[in-house]
Amino acid sequence: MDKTVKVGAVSYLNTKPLMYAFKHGLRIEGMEIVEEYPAKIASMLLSNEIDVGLVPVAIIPKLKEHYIISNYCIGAEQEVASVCLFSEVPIEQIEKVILDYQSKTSVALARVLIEHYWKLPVIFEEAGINFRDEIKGTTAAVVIGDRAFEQRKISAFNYDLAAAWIDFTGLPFVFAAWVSNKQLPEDFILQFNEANKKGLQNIDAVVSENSSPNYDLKKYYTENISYELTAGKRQGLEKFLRFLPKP
Ligand SMILES: C=C(O[C@@H]1C=C(C(=O)O)C=C[C@H]1O)C(=O)O
Repeated sequence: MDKTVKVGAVSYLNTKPLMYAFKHGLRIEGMEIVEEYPAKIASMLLSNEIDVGLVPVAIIPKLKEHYIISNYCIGAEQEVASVCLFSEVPIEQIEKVILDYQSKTSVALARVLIEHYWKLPVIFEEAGINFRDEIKGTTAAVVIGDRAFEQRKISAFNYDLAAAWIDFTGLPFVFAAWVSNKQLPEDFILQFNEANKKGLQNIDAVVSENSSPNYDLKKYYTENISYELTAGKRQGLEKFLRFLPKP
């Protein structure tokens, strides 16, 4: 390959299986990897600092050009466990929802579900860094990723957004997919896909080399997160994108 391919991966536990082969020394010539939280990966792809990223799917409509390059994604066919609306009161009493600054998809999903599924008259607020401390009274928050596992132990109520979407639409959900902002060489895509698959074939090894004090990682990787970008997930993705405001 004649030039580098900059790859942006999500720095959460959910992405470890997809990065396993690279962690264990696999190299694709010219490839460089950065790891960041999802909203940051999104802005890096939009500003062309990276060529491909495991980006929140909610930003796909904002890209001038986009290609979903992989058969693997961060999706769910049932409860996802790490994306929830957390509160101290039952959902119908919530008045304000703070939206995790690390997320692009789940915060958009929360808006869709609150308007069309739960039909709640709440106000939304952008999160500051310590937003989880503000979950009290009738103020709830969407929290994603590894921090959600901790929050599950703290909050009295948690509403799983993947489970709600599936109940609402009958379709699976895709949170993030490997999307490039330009065409990439076919041989890179083939090797990248193979690398993703490697960790999924070695889940026990991925579990043993990571730690999560608040949630069972084997369950997370095999029951909650669903990594294959199936036809059903693509349908769920299309349906979700139709709910988003036009960019
Ligand atoms: C299931 C998750 O999927 C994620 C949620 C994202 C989002 O809300 O923008 C983006 C990437 C994924 O890491 C999670 O982080 O818990």
